Amino acid sequence: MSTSLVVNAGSTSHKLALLELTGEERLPCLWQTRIDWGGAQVGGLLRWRWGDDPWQHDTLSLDHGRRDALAGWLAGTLPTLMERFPITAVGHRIVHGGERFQESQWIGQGQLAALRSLIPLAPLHNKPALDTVELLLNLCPHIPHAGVFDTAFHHTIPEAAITYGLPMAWRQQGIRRYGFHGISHNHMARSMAAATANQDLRLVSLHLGGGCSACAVRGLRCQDTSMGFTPLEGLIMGSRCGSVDPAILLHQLRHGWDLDSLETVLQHQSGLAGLSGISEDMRQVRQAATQGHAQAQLALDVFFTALIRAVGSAVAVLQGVDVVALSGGIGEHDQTLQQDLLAHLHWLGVRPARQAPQPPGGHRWRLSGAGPVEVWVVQADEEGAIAQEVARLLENRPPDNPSPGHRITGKPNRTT
Ligand SMILES: Nc1ncnc2c1ncn2[C@@H]1O[C@H](COP(=O)(O)OP(=O)(O)O)[C@@H](O)[C@H]1O
Ligand SMILES: CC(=O)OP(=O)(O)O
Ligand SMILES: [Mg+2]
Repeated sequence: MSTSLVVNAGSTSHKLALLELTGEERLPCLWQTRIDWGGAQVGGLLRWRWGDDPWQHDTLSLDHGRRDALAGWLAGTLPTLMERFPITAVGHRIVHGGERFQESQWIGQGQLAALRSLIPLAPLHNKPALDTVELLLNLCPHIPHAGVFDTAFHHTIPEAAITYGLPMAWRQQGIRRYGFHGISHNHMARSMAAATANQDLRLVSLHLGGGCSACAVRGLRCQDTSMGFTPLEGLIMGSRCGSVDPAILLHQLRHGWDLDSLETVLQHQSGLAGLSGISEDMRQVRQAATQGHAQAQLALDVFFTALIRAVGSAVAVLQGVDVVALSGGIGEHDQTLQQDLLAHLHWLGVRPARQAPQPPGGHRWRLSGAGPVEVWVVQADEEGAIAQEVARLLENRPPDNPSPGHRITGKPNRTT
């Protein structure tokens, strides 16, 4: 049996899964865990299960911070996991790959410094991801580790769309649009191409989770995206501001704000959290709006306005659209947002569904009626997509410096 342990460090959660590398479109999941860091007062909320067994729940103490909580839990969990299943390789989601890491690759201690230098460009993501890479490199040094990058999918965006209107000297420092959530957008594009049997599909994909981004994809190639040099640009997010006039920062700097306080506001105290004054969690904002909380309602309206602007922009880039697809915690579950979007896109030719969308049974389903432009939900499967990349790496290229005792021979590692 060949397997991949996958780690997806998002801004609000850590998702881990052990997937069997069978070559199927959906890889069998042998074990999975989700840690939600949001409830910091009570601790990290942990859910885990074997295969399709019922979820089990636990809490991680955050007395010594997230990194230590994760380290203690991993040290206790890995031996149990490895007793039951072999781990052939580990795949890590790394959000920012910068100029250097343009595709999935094996990583080890030798790459850590270069990867760590990118932390300031994605502090909410690269930091926890690389902390986990380090922990797992120490806990399983004889297993190959792969980095799978959110930025990789966006390297097909035309130069004009990744270039900011900035002087050459800045652009030569690597300041340009990179784009993120690429693992998810790529998965959505492949999933929708399969669902519609159209390899030249014009897709607007919307990943709406802790972070939110829109992407214009044609024929599986990314043409444009809303996130930029960092995952702060674009749509309104849970706690991130999305696009703002950069002169606002100059204004605040002139009025005594320093770098760290500005970063805290833009990354942690803006978006739904800053607008509503309630929470970065969409469920809580929606609930408050339903109860008449005016700022919560404003947060929802600002979020939605940014979203439809981004859809319009992506449709213009693609010169039309066949499918608008939603994914991520908000995209998959927020039925009010789904219905508002359907209603708003009638001008595009989106038809209402004849009957209420059936409860999601599969991993993708159509929200709109059938027609020239359809709206779909695709369940995010970053873990599955990362495991597929690991399988591809195992098939094509063994790790550069297999550790002593490592059994990779150029074919998927069969440790049983
Ligand atoms: N039923 C729901 N309705 C609305 N929003 C939801 C629902 N379930 C989850 N969400 C939202 O999804 C977001 C988290 O998305 P997710 O993709 O799981 O996180 P991450 O980006 O950390 O991977 C939160 O804002 C959460 O409120
Ligand atoms: C890039 C990004 O914002 O990721 P997430 O939504 O997982 O926080
Ligand atoms: Mg996410």
